[in-house]
Amino acid sequence: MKILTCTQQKEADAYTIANNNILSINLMEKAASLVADEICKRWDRSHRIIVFAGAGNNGGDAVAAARILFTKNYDVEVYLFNIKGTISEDCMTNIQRLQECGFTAYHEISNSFEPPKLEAEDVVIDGLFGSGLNKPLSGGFASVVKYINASSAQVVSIDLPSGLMGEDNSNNARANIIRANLTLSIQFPKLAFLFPENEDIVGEWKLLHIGISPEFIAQADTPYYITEAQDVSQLIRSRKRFAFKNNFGHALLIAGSNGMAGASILAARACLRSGVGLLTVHTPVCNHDILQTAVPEAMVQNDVHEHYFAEPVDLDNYQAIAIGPGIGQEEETALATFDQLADCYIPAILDADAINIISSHRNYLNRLPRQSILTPHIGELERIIGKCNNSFERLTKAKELAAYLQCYIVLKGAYTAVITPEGKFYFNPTGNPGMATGGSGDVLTGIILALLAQGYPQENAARLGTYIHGLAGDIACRRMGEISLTAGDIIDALPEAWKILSEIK
Ligand SMILES: NC(=O)C1=CN([C@@H]2O[C@H](COP(=O)(O)OP(=O)(O)OC[C@H]3O[C@@H](n4cnc5c(N)ncnc54)[C@H](OP(=O)(O)O)[C@@H]3O)[C@@H](O)[C@H]2O)[C@@H](O)CC1
Ligand SMILES: Nc1ncnc2c1ncn2[C@@H]1O[C@H](COP(=O)(O)OP(=O)(O)O)[C@@H](O)[C@H]1O
Ligand SMILES: [K+]
Repeated sequence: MKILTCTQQKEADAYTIANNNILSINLMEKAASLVADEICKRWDRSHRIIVFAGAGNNGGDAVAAARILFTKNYDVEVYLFNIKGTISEDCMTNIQRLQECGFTAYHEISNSFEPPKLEAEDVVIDGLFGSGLNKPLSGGFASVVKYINASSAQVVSIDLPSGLMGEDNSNNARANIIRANLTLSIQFPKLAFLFPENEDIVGEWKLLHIGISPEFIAQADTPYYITEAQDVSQLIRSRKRFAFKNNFGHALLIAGSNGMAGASILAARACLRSGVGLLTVHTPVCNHDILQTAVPEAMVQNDVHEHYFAEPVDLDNYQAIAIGPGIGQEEETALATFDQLADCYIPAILDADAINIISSHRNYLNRLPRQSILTPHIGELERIIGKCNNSFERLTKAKELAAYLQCYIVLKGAYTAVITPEGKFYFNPTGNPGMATGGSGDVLTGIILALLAQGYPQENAARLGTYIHGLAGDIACRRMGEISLTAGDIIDALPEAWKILSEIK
């Protein structure tokens, strides 16, 4: 699914009106009726509905929703802010329609505003500004926003929480943005919804499909996508009747150190549950027995060192390599890592300590094998690119890094982003907060390693791997709950996740 900018969203509305035989006012009616439906589903008539509308089309949506709720016998009150004395045509039509149905609780504000008392049981519809916001809110609008935010009422924002820019909020004042409980986004998700710092602003978000032209969406150019199940299910390769294990690659996992055998075990088990033909784990001597016991399906190759990775491996027999989980950051390990990567001609994934080692030896950065996949979480990424003030800045810098290294960056978190060397962003929708637990990332490394070894191209391996990892996390969460979820539970849910995804056409 494409994520379009607010400017493109306006173009999409205009294109649909011009080419798809629908009047602008009817597109607004569709949006408003979906907003009203959603409110009716969640709140019954015992709740007062207080509508705050702007003079643009976002306000038009809100006024139309007010009429629909009023005709369904909800107790509705409307405050429309007409500060400049200009109301959009469709908004004006809806004000007239509202009055025509005998609605009297309509207040138009042009200067002074006596705000209504807001109670916890009230539902506020925020239709002040949507995709037409062109600068941060200030003055009277900022005061209205603060007033709504200070109340204990439930807030439903139409399209976007008023005051929030769809993409970059670097120069915005958070206090002047509505904090919604529910955001009903018209047709497209907005990039800003995917940023952790906006969680309390956006609340739960849901898309309302108003019938924007599919041709427009197909030709719209964007670097931002949300991966959907069908996008990745069609990447999954079926197995031939006469398949044998060599068809699915031999993966090499360099992982573990003294006290960190668990990282290698988790990555190895996830790799084996993701279709790899053969797996060799290269690990220090001290981890040999535990690995052989915990993962009997894997072959174990001892490093020369008792406690950590110290000697690179000949890659001749392998189709893909993963390096990093639990390897530590000894200087000898760093040197072995660089030696290993210097001659690496097979697809590679670098995780955890391999990334930390690179960030503390920055002169090696541009020697990483091209097309490698790096899987940092925010902290690991910022050790390379520096501290960022917000997610938009972080994504921008991550894109520059991916282009400079000609590598794929899998920036982990909620909505993990797969960032390609060409500057595309694929956000992953699966996964849950239960996965914020030690070892979850090692599981992801094992999954992507398995896919690389089977010959999946890097971009597909990263996108499919992150999707299935989150899906397994969601299945595990249903079984165990967020609190008890462990990385091992994600592995245990992988078989079901692979089965479910393989069956989606
Ligand atoms: N038929 C359609 O097109 C459909 C549209 N739909 C709906 O329309 C919404 C977009 O509507 P919109 O384009 O009218 O913009 P909207 O967000 O209401 O506000 C723009 C007004 O605000 C003003 N303004 C901007 N920033 C400001 C600031 N900081 N402080 C103060 N003022 C500021 C700006 O004035 P300006 O500064 O440009 O003079 C302009 O007049 C979209 O989100 C969706 O809900 C759906 O119903 C589907 C059908
Ligand atoms: N709130 C969340 N929602 C979705 N996925 C999450 C969430 N928190 C963590 N995850 C996922 O769990 C994994 C955690 O990885 P990482 O931080 O490297 O853990 P570790 O280093 O302990 O293995 C990532 O794939 C991340 O996307
Ligand atoms: K809004």
